[in-house]
Amino acid sequence: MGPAIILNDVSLRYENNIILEKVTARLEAGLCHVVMGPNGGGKTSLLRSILGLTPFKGEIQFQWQQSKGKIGYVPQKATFEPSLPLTVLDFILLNQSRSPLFFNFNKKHKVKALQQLARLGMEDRAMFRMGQLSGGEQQRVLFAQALLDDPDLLILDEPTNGMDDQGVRYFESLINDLVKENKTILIVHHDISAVRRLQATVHVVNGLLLESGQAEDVLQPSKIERLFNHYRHHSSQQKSEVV
Ligand SMILES: Nc1ncnc2c1ncn2[C@@H]1O[C@H](COP(=O)(O)OP(=O)(O)OP(=O)(O)O)[C@@H](O)[C@H]1O
Repeated sequence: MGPAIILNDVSLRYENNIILEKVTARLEAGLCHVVMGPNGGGKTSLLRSILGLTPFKGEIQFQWQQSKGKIGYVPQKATFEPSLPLTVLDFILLNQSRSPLFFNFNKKHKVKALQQLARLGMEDRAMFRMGQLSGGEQQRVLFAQALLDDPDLLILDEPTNGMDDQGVRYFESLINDLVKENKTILIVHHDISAVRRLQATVHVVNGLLLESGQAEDVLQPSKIERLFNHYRHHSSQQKSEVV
């Protein structure tokens, strides 16, 4: 079972630029949560804060249901040099290098890696070099790699960027399966129709947390313009209040 994530007055700024202001939310365990909002609204910064990759002010807690579980993360962009002699399978197995079994026996890992690639329709690309894949195919491989350790919490930053319809279908069906397994999923996503299909809890962020709720409530046509074109105003007084 994935954890609940509790955000308490989370604020973040880069030098004088206020990115997040006093974001307070409870992301319930075992659900799919989607962070949406305009470009530059602080979505990636929020994910990076949750992952402990960016310093912030305030508190972020994971409430695991039993013992602390595993976290998988797929960042927004990855570029692979076409000449890099790293196959898709090598890349997936890099994840396993932390394991003491790595040098001992890797057939089991290979089988597992191929199974994850198959979940994304990418098993026939296993021996391609990473740099030979299209952007959407690379995204699919990154997702397969994140699944390899069977994470309880999966954090994905714009995972369907550049994916074709087939890739998106694999992705959406996998997310549904993972939610059925009570994993907690946290996704930054831009595509309103795709998010409606995910049946997620949506959190709209533009510096502030503007709204949280079920996709069908938050993404009503009458609300979308207000939420996504929300004017972002930071007075000098507000600046002095954070971080
Ligand atoms: N390391 C950094 N140093 C300085 N400014 C940064 C840094 N990282 C992000 N920013 C700025 O913080 C703001 C929020 O960035 P962030 O990537 O969190 O937004 P986002 O909502 O994910 O945007 P997008 O939808 O475009 O991906 C942007 O204006 C960005 O330029």
